[in-house]
Amino acid sequence: MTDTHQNLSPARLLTDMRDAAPLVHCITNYVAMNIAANTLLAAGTSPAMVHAPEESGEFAAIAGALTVNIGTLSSEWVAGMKEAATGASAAQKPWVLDPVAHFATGFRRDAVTALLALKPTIIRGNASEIIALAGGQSAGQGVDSGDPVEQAEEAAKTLAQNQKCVVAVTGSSDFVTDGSAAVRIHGGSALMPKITAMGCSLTALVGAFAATAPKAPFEATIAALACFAAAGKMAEKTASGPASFATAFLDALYNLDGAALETHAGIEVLS
Ligand SMILES: Nc1ncnc2c1ncn2[C@@H]1O[C@H](COP(=O)(O)OP(=O)(O)O)[C@@H](O)[C@H]1O
Ligand SMILES: Cc1ncsc1CCOP(=O)(O)O
Ligand SMILES: [Mg+2]
Repeated sequence: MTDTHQNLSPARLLTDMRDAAPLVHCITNYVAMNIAANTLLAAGTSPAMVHAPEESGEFAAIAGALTVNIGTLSSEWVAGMKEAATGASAAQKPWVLDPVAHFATGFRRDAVTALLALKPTIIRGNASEIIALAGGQSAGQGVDSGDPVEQAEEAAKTLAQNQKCVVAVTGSSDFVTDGSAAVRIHGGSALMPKITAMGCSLTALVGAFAATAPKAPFEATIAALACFAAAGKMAEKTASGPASFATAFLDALYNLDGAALETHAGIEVLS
């Protein structure tokens, strides 16, 4: 980060996010609902899981940001997602798309095509999801990635340019681009993909930072990913497996401060 961007540094945005504690409207899957809500609470913000089409558009307008995750879809949920994305856009609130396993079935492909047309501010996915979203051939199997992040970097840039949005690809290291600027984020733990819904929870946290800095979605995304990178690294120190890691991770997120972010999350500016 340059000096002029100091007020958008991950440490500063973390403080701002906790001070503002924005309401984050999450439409996420059945698997992720609990861990994603606990992740946002531990980080210092306020989640609400609201997916009914009768209310999701109205709710999106009063929240600071919306996150939409297609992990466990039904026709009714898709209707709720479209209402919410439309409501968020009309109220000029940022919204984040997590295209879980969108390449797996026609139903998912159609849903994600409709959601892309509603112009997400940020897309966050694993490497296989981002490669496929840009039109490439991915090796993904269901919700888990089969591709390295490096292989998705060009796809992410193309997608960001075509969609005019920020794209984050996550994995053993993360890549974030707005189509021109790009950074890699280093940290985290190999235990993170051993716990379900870590990516979904990260998407929810991206929403919290987007609500904090709605005019700076690139920096907001970096801040959220840096928090996960740092908390993952810290949690690994005491964990003996996925279960203890999950507990330690929430505690690390809760106790995270600017100094720990500096020490444990590496941000490599590429362009
Ligand atoms: N091998 C790994 N080493 C370090 N961090 C990882 C690893 N795999 C995933 N992560 C981290 O786990 C979080 C979820 O990412 P990912 O597993 O790519 O998402 P998803 O669960 O949607 O597939 C991100 O913060 C990412 O950086
Ligand atoms: C296992 C599973 N099945 C449908 S959604 C879901 C959770 C996926 O979570 P993540 O994308 O964070 O790994
Ligand atoms: Mg995922």
